[in-house]
Amino acid sequence: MAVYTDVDDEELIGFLAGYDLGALLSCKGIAEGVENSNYYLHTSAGSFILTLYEKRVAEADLPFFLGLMEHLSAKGLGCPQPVRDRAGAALGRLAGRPAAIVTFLDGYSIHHPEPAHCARLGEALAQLHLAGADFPLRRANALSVGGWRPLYAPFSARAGEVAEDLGAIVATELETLERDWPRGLPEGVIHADLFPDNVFFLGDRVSGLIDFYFACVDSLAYDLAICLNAWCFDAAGSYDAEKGAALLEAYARARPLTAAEVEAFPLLARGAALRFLLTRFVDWLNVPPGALVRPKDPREYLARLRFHRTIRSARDYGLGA
Ligand SMILES: Nc1ncnc2c1ncn2[C@@H]1O[C@H](COP(=O)(O)OP(=O)(O)O)[C@@H](O)[C@H]1O
Ligand SMILES: N[C@@H](CCOP(=O)(O)O)C(=O)O
Repeated sequence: MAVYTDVDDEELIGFLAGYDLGALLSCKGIAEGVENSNYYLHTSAGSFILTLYEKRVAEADLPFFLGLMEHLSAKGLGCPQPVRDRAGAALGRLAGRPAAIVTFLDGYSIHHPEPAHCARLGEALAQLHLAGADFPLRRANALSVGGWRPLYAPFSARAGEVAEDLGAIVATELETLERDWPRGLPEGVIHADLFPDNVFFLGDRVSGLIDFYFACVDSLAYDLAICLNAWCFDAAGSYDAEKGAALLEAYARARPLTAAEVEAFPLLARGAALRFLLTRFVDWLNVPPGALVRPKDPREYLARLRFHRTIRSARDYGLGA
């Protein structure tokens, strides 16, 4: 996370007075992350995370995100549990922003995942998809194919500031993906941002998943394609087939892929790379002055996109062989 909104001590104490969380012991801003303002919160009742929701999170979507975390926790999945205030509300207001407190999860994220971590991730992602199957709320994916052009268009003239050929590649990709985007695949709740920083490990097991603020209902295989992009490339931007196979095989053992999902996978992977390239590109150009945030490099996803453009079939990723 990051910190865009500062919280005044008195306001925080007033906010906490609505909860059964005892006395405030400390509250520190978290530099990691991009989307929201987050704080480590310690009270006499324990450790929590305080989140103030920022620009890309629509207030109307918060019941979906908070309800989903409650649903998944109740099914035994390791994820933060929203803390309800004395009136039973999981969502409040602090420093002029919608705000929530969730439970703190033990574990650490793996910066350089090995194939074994990718396999554990594949299992965890399939478990999330299975556990989300009966979640009753719906939220469309605002950052699916229809959202990419409106996100990019206002900044397209500045594409050359990031890479000489960025503008040409994005124009071609938007055209291709808007025309050929796979439809009718099995759908359900997806995390949509399950990057290594959002998966906690304890030893060699996954201890929890965090950051559900892009979660939505979309093609399940698209979530897998996002994970392939985020976990299975090395620092130089080359695809690691061993990690890819570990992820895909572990996922498919827990939730077998349909023939249509396998066939669609190359386009889904390409779309996932474009989605993160575009959000990173826009964030790169628009760092709010004074914000505690490290914008992520869009060029990492340009490299992935270049790779996906060379792929001819799902077999090239190790699928459907
Ligand atoms: N429930 C939690 N338990 C422990 N640490 C957490 C929890 N939620 C967030 N964090 C910490 O905050 C950081 C940023 O959280 P994240 O949800 O990824 O932010 P953002 O939505 O802004 O990207 C994480 O990398 C992690 O260190
Ligand atoms: N995962 C996205 C950025 C969103 O940040 P997160 O900390 O919420 O994962 C990216 O890497 O572009």
